[in-house]
Amino acid sequence: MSFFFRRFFSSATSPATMDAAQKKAQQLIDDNAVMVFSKSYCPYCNNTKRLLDSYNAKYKAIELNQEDDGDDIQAALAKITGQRTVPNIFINKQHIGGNSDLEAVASKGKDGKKLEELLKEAGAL
Ligand SMILES: N[C@@H](CCC(=O)N[C@@H](CS)C(=O)NCC(=O)O)C(=O)O
Repeated sequence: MSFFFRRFFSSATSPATMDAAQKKAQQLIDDNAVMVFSKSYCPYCNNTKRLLDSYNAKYKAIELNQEDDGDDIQAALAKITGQRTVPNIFINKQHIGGNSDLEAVASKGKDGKKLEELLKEAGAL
């Protein structure tokens, strides 16, 4: 029984760790015209990067599977956006969603604006 409690509590993320991850995620979103939370092996993430590259957009991507606090950042993003999957994309601090959402913006626009316009407004072009 004590083994169970030790294991359960040692693997739980502390509120301080969660707070730090949330601050880090928010800082990345605030500091970058386009922010992509990614995983290096994720095909949807690769599609997102390819799509942004096709616009010659400047973006910052971090590969959560290669970061020590990647799981905590992913959990923080789930808290901030309600989305647990990657890619998790932000343009001009606005949450876009995942790759399918970015593709939808590329084909239909968002709030009457084309993706190119959103990228220009963000300073990514
Ligand atoms: N419909 C989503 C699919 C994204 C997706 O399924 N991503 C996988 C990785 S390829 C994921 O986040 N799995 C859960 C995880 O890695 O924690 C999109 O277009 O972005």
